[in-house]
Parts: sequence; C-alpha cells; structure tokens
Amino acid sequence: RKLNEDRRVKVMLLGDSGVGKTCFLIQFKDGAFLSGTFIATVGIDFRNKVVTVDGVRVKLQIWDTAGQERFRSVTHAYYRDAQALLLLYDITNKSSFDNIRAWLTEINEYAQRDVVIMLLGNKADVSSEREIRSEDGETLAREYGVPFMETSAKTGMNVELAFLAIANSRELKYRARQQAGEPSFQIRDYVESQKKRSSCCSFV
Ligand SMILES: Nc1nc2c(ncn2[C@@H]2O[C@H](COP(=O)(O)OP(=O)(O)OP(=O)(O)O)[C@@H](O)[C@H]2O)c(=O)[nH]1
Repeated sequence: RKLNEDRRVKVMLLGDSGVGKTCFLIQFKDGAFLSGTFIATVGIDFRNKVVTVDGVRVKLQIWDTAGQERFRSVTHAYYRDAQALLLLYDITNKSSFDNIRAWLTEINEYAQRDVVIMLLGNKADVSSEREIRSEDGETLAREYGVPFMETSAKTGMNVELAFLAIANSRELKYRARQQAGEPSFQIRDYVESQKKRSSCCSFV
C-alpha cells in the first residue's frame, strides 16, 4: 500500500437546528467564525477537507445537514452513504440535548449499521448560559457507547480534534484496508488450508 494513497471518509453533521453545525464546519474548513447572523441550512450542503493521518491523506467529505424538521426527508437519503456522524447538541439548550435520543433512533433507522458516531456538546465557550453539564454528556455517550467531547465552533476548541478522531478511527482504517483489497484474515480459509496440509483426516 502506497504511503500517500488517499482514503475517503464521508462525515455527516447532525443535530437540532441552531446547535452550530454550519459554524462547526466553517471553523474546521476556514478557521473562521461568523457571529451574529444565523442562517439556517436549507436541505444539505457539503465541503471537502484533506487531513493527513500517519502519512496517509484522508479526504473528508463533510455533509452539513439542516436541523429543521421540515428538511428531514431530504437528509434521510444521505445517511446511508455516511461512514461517520458527528452528532451535536448545544450545551446552552436543554431541548437540543434531550433530542439526542431521537437523533440516535433516526441514525439507527437510516444509517449504516457500522457507522462511526461521536457525540459533541457545542458552544462550550458560553459557560454563563450552560444548561447541560459536561458529565451529562459523558453519561449519555457512555450509555450508547460513543465517544464524547465538548467543543466550540466559536473558539475552535476541539473542532479539528473531532474530525481528526474520525479520520484516525480504527474502525474506518480497518475498513479502508479491506476495501483496498488487502487479504483479510478469514478463519474458514485458514482452517481449510490447515486441513490440506495435515495428512491426518481428523483435523477439526
Ligand atoms: N457562542 C457560540 N455560538 C455558536 C457556536 N456555534 C454556533 N453558534 C451560533 O449559533 C447559531 C446557529 O449556528 P449554525 O451553525 O447556523 O447552526 P446549525 O446547527 O447549522 O443550524 P441549522 O442549519 O438550522 O441546522 C449562530 O448564531 C452561531 O453564531 C459556538 O460554538 N459558540
């Protein structure tokens, strides 16, 4: 396998309207934060960014979805292609946190079975209006067996880290290797080859 061979990962940003998905993506892509104006995403939008992990270029194709209910049927169609999901809530908005379970139910229904999920508590810079404690995010994440971080699309805290964690994830690396056609360990083939080598017919 060539050292700088590309790997592609489709990542989707999910969560209620206003939790900061678009800002999160802009912060990662351009290192900028546009404060004040809130322009709700209509339908779906995407941007690419290449990161390097262990000398391998990983092309992240990031889909920014609309959090508003009326666009759900549009975004459902894209779940199937996503290999990773960043699921955001807003630490200053309790209902966005309470809705995480509903989001996970949707994910369970529409996404690939082996999709990589990370839970993110965004707007961690606004500590004065915090409604959800960091421990509550951790507890929920543990319940579903997904990693968790608090982030800020405004200051950039943990934004790059979240995407790098996805690009680095062992599950996705393993799948990329398999897709590249590297032989994987097949227990059945192994047993068959051992049978052939053995002169004794009682090999189990
Ligand atoms: N203080 C602070 N404000 C944020 C942060 N992230 C987003 N915002 C603000 O929250 C509002 C909503 O941000 P968006 O990124 O547009 O939200 P969204 O999740 O993409 O919303 P939809 O497109 O409707 O799904 C904007 O006014 C942002 O300026 C953050 O980390 N900290």
